[in-house]
Amino acid sequence: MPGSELRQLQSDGTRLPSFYSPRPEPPETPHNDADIEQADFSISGGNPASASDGDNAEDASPAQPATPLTQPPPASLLSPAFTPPSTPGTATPSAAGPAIPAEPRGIPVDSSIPTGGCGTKHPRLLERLPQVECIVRARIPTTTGAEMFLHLYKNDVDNKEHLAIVFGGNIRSKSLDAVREGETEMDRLVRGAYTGRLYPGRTTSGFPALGPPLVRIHSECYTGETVWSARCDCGEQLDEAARLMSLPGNKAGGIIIYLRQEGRGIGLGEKLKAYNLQDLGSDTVEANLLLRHPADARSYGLATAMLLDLGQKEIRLLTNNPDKIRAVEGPHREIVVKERVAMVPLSWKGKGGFRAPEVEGYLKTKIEKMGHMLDLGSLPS
Ligand SMILES: Nc1nc2c(ncn2[C@@H]2O[C@H](COP(=O)(O)OP(=O)(O)OP(=O)(O)O)[C@@H](O)[C@H]2O)c(=O)[nH]1
Repeated sequence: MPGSELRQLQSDGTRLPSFYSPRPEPPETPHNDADIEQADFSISGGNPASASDGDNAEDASPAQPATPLTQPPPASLLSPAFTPPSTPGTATPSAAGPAIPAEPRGIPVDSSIPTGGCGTKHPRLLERLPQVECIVRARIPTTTGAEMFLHLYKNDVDNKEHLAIVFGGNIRSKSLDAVREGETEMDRLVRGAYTGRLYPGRTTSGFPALGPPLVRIHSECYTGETVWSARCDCGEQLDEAARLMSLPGNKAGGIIIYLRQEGRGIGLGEKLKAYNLQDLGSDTVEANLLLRHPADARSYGLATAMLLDLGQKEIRLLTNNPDKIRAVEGPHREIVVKERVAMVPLSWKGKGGFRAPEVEGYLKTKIEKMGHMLDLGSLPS
């Protein structure tokens, strides 16, 4: 199916497979601060594939930059050697171009001070960061029309295949790109260690620094992401993170670090036991404790190491979880979270989503017992 037809189909929400997370409704006029965030989050009507600019467009996307081929590059990009003296120093301001949708609003974070916006808890951090290596990367066109590059990692602390889902072609893995002894050009192509090509509108020879990317550190949730569970909002969060990272205004790209720590690190079997305890009346924290697990058994050292491998030292983190902010920064603040972008459930914002007593209990426990930075007051009655 041609991309335009697919996107047309995608914009018609009624024709999406029923088990996909509900797409947000068209944007509404913001009314208050919380709504500003909604408004910024709601620009999904645009062509998500157009987010594939920069080197992403080079790599594989058929989408071309909006600049027509006949149009010269902007004056400021021309070397003086090629610029006639009569060329005005400042170009005539062009008419306002097409409105670029704003990126989601972030809240500044400084974890080095107690009032820095990430709670008061101090999660235990690993003393050293794990070693990680990206084994293979491949382009994945998605059902929304956006495109991402899936990076598969191995590491020296477990045997799991942790993943980085990368939006935007200027984010590269150092370990993937490193030349391996004896490999052929075909070997490099097959493991995805290729770079892009020139395209109209490209202005830099290397990969331009476009600011901190949007990052989501996501823990595997088979129930919420694959079998449509309404006990948690994990599937919705994964979809929403991908949507935000694909917005045309999100020039800095995005990374979802997908960690295989199912059930907050206790594994699927134990999580299912916890669900049975929840049906018997426990909340999510009590259920874990009754099974003799910590409330949260996860760690984030792998995420830190993978982000460093992907060349990131400063990020904007999509989360409500204060532990994640401190933990991803690493034992020596190898990474700095510059901003936190809240993940407000879509149904709380009146933007679709779903409601169920189970997910509401899950979110309430996160807020009341785990210090999540969500306002329970905005839960619709
Ligand atoms: N043990 C346990 N794990 C759960 C339960 N519900 C969801 N999970 C797991 O919780 C994890 C989801 O956490 P994340 O999506 O990273 O969210 P978070 O750390 O709570 O914080 P945010 O970044 O704000 O979303 C996944 O591994 C799920 O499998 C539950 O009831 N019990």
